[in-house]
Amino acid sequence: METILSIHQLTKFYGKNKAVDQVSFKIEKGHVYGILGPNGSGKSTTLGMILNVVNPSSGSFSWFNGNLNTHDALKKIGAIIEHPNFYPNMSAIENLELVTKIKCLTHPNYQEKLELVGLWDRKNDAFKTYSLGMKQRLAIASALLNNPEILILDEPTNGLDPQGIHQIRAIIQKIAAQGTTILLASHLLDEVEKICSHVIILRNGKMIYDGSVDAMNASHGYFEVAAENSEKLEAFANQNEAFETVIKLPNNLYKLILNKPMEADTLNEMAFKNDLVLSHLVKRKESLEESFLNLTKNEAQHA
Ligand SMILES: Nc1ncnc2c1ncn2[C@@H]1O[C@H](COP(=O)(O)OP(=O)(O)OP(=O)(O)O)[C@@H](O)[C@H]1O
Repeated sequence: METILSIHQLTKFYGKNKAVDQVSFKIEKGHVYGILGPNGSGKSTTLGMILNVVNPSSGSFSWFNGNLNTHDALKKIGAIIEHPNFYPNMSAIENLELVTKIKCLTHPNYQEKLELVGLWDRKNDAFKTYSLGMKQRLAIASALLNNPEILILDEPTNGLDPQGIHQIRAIIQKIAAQGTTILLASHLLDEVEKICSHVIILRNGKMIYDGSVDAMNASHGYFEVAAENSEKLEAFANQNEAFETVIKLPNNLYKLILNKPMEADTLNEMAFKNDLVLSHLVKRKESLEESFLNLTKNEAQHA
């Protein structure tokens, strides 16, 4: 596995405000990473630090296994961390030519980049005639001109309509499928779920999760049960080591949270053997959203 970026205990104070608090994670080649968190959680500040536009207060990071200094590393990175900003009276091609000159790029291949973002047909139209979604797509084409190893995007679908959002997400997936590593910041759980394989969750500047999107929702689920003899049911559930937690709900219902896989018919059979007749038995699994809320809630309790 090739490490593209390694961040160690990165911290940023703005005055007394700790915007980023000892954040550490690694970005491995070929994956799509999301930095997920509500507004103000430190996503943009983290991206700013790794792109050398914000000075860290402490901690460190290294690009490409530390084999390159940051100046050379930046040549292998494509990033969009601000609103797309091009010359309004110039066409897409003219704007990309200018970026190529300014950055002294050698193999820009405008057609490939503009086709990828669906703007080749509009290449000669002035930037000022573009919709917000088209402007964002041109920014992506521009960030790809140096054929980067990693593309970094800050809230890439902000302000776009549903169709524009869908187009941008599809383009990001296409770029990832071509082998480019992606790091995107988003406050939208469903965006991260749809596009990313890995997620780093920030809350108040602190990292509260770093792992695969699938593992975030890797719980075994829970049963919702009831029996005429509630006390007996509660005692039975508390004795059973398959249940991590037993929660009493209104109306004599119990929520039995599993710590290992178990099917409903197994539970029913075990209850029956203990002279318990269940009048209600439903197996449920938390949605990703519930897992996310639980994660952030647990962190709030520990804070
Ligand atoms: N230039 C700055 N000067 C002072 N405080 C700042 C500055 N930039 C960010 N902050 C503060 O740092 C904290 C983290 O902000 P940051 O923009 O990194 O979060 P974010 O998760 O990207 O949120 P958003 O999506 O709203 O930008 C916030 O409390 C914010 O007010």
